[in-house]
Amino acid sequence: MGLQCGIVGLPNVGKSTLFNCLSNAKAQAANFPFCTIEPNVGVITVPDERLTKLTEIVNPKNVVPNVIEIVDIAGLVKGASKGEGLGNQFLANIRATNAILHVLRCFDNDNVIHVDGSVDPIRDKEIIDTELQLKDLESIEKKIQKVEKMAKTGGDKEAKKTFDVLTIYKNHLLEGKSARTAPVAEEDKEYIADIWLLTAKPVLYVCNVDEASVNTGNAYVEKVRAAAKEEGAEVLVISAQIESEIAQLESYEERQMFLDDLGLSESGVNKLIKAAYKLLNLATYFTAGVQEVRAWTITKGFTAPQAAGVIHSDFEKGFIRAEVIKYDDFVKFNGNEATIKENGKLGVEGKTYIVEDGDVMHFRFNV
Ligand SMILES: Nc1ncnc2c1ncn2[C@@H]1O[C@H](COP(=O)(O)OP(=O)(O)OP(=O)(O)O)[C@@H](O)[C@H]1O
Repeated sequence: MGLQCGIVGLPNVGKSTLFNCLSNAKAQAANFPFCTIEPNVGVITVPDERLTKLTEIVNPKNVVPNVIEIVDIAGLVKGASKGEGLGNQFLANIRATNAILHVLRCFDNDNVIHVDGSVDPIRDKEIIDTELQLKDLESIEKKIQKVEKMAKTGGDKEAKKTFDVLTIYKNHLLEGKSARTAPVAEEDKEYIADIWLLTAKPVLYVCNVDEASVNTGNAYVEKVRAAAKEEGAEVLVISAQIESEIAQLESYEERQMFLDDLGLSESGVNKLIKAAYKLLNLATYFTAGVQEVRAWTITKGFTAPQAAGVIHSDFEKGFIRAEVIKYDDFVKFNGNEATIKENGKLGVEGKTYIVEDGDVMHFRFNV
């Protein structure tokens, strides 16, 4: 589906370093603002222990994990909404993403220049938020202009409703808040779907800390946590520097030893990819055959035919039924279909079945 998470943040906060660790594509990482001039896209495998387990059980010829795209979006500075720095180009790149990873500098290091002269993640967050909010206000005002006349003069109910919803967003943004926290009912969000508001996208705040703070956090992280709590957003603590050291290690064992030494259960990059996937609000189902064990990405709430359509549109068109085994049952019975059936754990589902995260699916179809 090509779902994208965009990495944003002020220049020199560690975006490219993180992106390099995440992706095989090498972006430039240097202590120099604006070194990421072109947006960089990397396709990244989503780590999933369930896929590993299914692979162990089935021992297939081929394994295909879920992937997401990560885009390293070039540095934003104050005034970007007015075209400063890389301005509008940056904003257009964010518009194309499905979720935002907002990197905040939470490390002290006199050798790494801060564009605003000091380390202050809350100020940095607000600079970026403000630029995005200003751009959103522009989009909202443009749309308000289009519907205002019809909403006020004619008896056009749709126009009136659109105008009212847009006004809620406008007032919320004027208070310096992001669209994602506007008091708008879920079903009314369709009225802004066509303008792709930047601050309506889900966000994860990524605190980039020094090595010593990676387990404990620090005072900067606490401030970010408090701000994120108000927005109902998640925070992830990571050290881009540690991650780049891990990335340089050749073998899995070496990397594991390095993590053990630091008292870390998992690399920050792994955590970040998992968190990014979660942010996209997706679900995963599996197909498990001897040829291939594969993870498939679907939107939560997809019906069985829609889920089949992710594999091939013919599967959706010619859908007859789906055989479903819950992941835990698949593992419990070691993938033995006969035993699974005997124990009543093989569900035969029709067109209205809503696929659940972790379902192991087999589709019957007719073309
Ligand atoms: N956790 C950290 N601790 C110490 N130094 C770090 C940390 N993370 C990144 N750095 C250093 O900060 C500098 C800037 O990092 P990087 O180039 O990744 O920033 P950027 O946000 O991508 O900047 P730009 O938008 O200008 O490309 C690099 O020298 C990098 O090594």
